[in-house]
Amino acid sequence: ARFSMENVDSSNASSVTLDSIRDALIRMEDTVVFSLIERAKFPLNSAMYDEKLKVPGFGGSFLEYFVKETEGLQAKAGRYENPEEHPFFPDGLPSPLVPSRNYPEVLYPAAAGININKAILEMYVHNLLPLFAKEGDDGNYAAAAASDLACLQVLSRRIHYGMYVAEVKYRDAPQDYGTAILAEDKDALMKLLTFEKVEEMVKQRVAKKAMVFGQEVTLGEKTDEGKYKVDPSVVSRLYGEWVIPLTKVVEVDYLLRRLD
Ligand SMILES: C=C(O[C@@H]1C=C(C(=O)O)C=C[C@H]1O)C(=O)O
Repeated sequence: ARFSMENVDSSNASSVTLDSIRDALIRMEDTVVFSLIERAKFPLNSAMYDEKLKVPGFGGSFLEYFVKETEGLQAKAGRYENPEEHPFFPDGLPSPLVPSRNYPEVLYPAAAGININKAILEMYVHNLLPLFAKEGDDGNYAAAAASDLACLQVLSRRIHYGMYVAEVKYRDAPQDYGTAILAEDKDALMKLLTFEKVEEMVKQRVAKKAMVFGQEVTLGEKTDEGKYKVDPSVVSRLYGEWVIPLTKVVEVDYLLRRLD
C-alpha cells in the first residue's frame, strides 16, 4: 500500500513497515525529478547565491533570504508541525497560527531532532545546480528561487526520511542494531542498514523517471529523441553521490541516539 505518514493515524503508527517507507521514497522520486525539471527552465542565475545580489538588511544570499522568509510563512501555516518537515532556518521561526493536526508518533523522541539541511543547501547550490542549470542569467530571480525552494524541500524531506527508515529497520532487528548502537559502532550500523541492490535500483529508476518525465511530448513525428529536460545521468548521480549517502548519514545519526 502506498504510504505517507499523513495517511496513518496515531493508533496505527506501528503499521509502518520498510515496504511502506520504500513506497513513500519512490513516490518522492517523482517530486524530485519534476522539481529539477522546473528549475531547469531557468539559467543558473549565479547572482542569487553569492554576494552580488544582496537584500538590504539581510546577511545571506538572495536564495537564503527567499527560503527563510517563505519558511516563516509556512511555519505560521503549520508546515513544521509535521515531523516529516525540517526547516532550513530553524532559528526564530514563528509559531503556527492554526491548530496542529495529530501526527502519529513514529519516531523515537530522543532521536528525532536531526536536521542536516545546512549540508543539503550546500550540496544543492555548490554541487548539484551547476550540473544541470544552463549557464546564464535571466534576472528572473523570484521565480527561480521559488523553484529552488521546491527542490530543496523535497530533497530535505527525502533525506530526513532516513529517520523513518532507521526506525523500522531497528524495530525489525533490535538485537543486531542494539549491539552496534551500544558499541557506538558507526561502521557496523552502516553495514547493517545498507542494501546495495536497493540502492542500485533507486539510481536506475530515477534515471528512467528523468527520461520519461523529461521527454518532449509531441503529437507528430518525434524530432528530439534522446533529448531530456534534465540529464538522466545527473539525476542518477544526484542520488548516488548525495541523496542516498546523506539519507544513510541520517539513518546512522538516528540509530546512535535510538537507545538514549
Ligand atoms: C532507504 C534505505 O536504506 C538505505 C538507503 C537507501 C536510499 O537512500 O535509497 C537505499 C538502501 C539502503 O542502503 C532502504 O533500505 O530503503
